[in-house]
Amino acid sequence: MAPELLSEEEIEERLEEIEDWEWVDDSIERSIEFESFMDAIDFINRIANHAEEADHHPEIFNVYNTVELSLTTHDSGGLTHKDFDLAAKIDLEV
Ligand SMILES: C[C@H](O)[C@H](O)[C@H]1CNC2=NC(N)=NC(=O)C2=N1
Repeated sequence: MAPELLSEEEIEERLEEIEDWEWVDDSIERSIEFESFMDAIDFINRIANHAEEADHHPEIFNVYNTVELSLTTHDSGGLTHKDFDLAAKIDLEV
């Protein structure tokens, strides 16, 4: 079953835990710049493991040493706890 959508209030509350993420429409986004392309790719590989574990997959956009991430819960049509739980795990890998 798809997880429940969070209310605007719940979203605001959970955004406080992940300050580097921005709420954009039905998703949360974060952009990160690394020292090198390989650092960016290593980071993507680390977060891929978290994504598989959670069965929740971010949109990942990489150009050279930058990685842009976007999280939403497609099955629910917006933001759920799954997005914020994964964002918090991703932050530990930066
Ligand atoms: C069947 C499978 O569990 C679902 O399709 C999962 C996979 N990964 C997913 N990732 C994201 N970001 N949103 C989803 O709704 C989603 N659903």
